[in-house]
Amino acid sequence: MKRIVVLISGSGSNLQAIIDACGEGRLNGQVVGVISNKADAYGLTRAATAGIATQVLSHKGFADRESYDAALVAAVNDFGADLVVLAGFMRILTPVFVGAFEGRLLNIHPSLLPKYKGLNTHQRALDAGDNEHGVSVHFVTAELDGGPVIAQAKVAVDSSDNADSLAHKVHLKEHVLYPMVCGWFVDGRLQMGEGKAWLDGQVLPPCGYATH
Ligand SMILES: Nc1nc2c(c(=O)[nH]1)N[C@@H](CN(C=O)c1ccc(C(=O)N[C@@H](CCC(=O)O)C(=O)O)cc1)CN2
Ligand SMILES: NCC(=O)N[C@@H]1O[C@H](COP(=O)([O-])[O-])[C@@H](O)[C@H]1O
Repeated sequence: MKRIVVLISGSGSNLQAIIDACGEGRLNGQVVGVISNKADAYGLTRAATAGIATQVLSHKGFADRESYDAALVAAVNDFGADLVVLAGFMRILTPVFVGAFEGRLLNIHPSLLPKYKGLNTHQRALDAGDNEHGVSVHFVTAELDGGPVIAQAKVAVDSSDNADSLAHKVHLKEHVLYPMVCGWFVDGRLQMGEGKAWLDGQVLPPCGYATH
């Protein structure tokens, strides 16, 4: 059973979706550890309720990003991770961390990459007047939100939408997409190579695998 370590900073609804998928046999992995940089992350409660080991590693106690990332690498390795999943983890990672896990390090990002890298994506899509928005799952590289896209899902933007309603629509897609992509990895179907994402031996297009 592949060992999954999930990094969070907040609510952990994507963590919960992955925990549920493992528990229901839809994902052939086991979440063996959850690490948060925020002590008040509700995702820690979700993990504890599921009987999963948790650790809080605040970035505030470190002199710089690199020393924090070195401690985070050690914490992840202590859990013996096969796959490292960023699920609302809100710290930019340095090559110290990325270099340790690249190729088995995933992130979920609330936009249709390459649009809206960074933060505040829902409001940016609204401000731009976009009629569609969505979510991307990608391999993590040193370039922020620039790693090879694996899969995307779209949502319609309605005139009545605000950032919160858009976030809710995106969350619903995330909770299906992320467990699916994690399952591809643990089943050995998904790799990163030559700076691209590969599924079943075929390179994925820049926008990844499109789901509905
Ligand atoms: N090297 C990489 N690190 C991270 C990636 C990545 O692709 N490459 N993805 C992000 C996740 N993310 C968007 O999906 C993201 C997270 C955090 C930030 C950011 O600006 N963080 C600030 C702090 C913000 C806060 O504490 O609220 C910071 O680190 O100074 C941007 C994008 C995870 N890391
Ligand atoms: N830039 C990273 C980022 O914004 N990630 C986003 O944070 C949310 C975490 O929700 P959750 O804690 O309920 O899973 C998710 O919507 C995820 O796409």
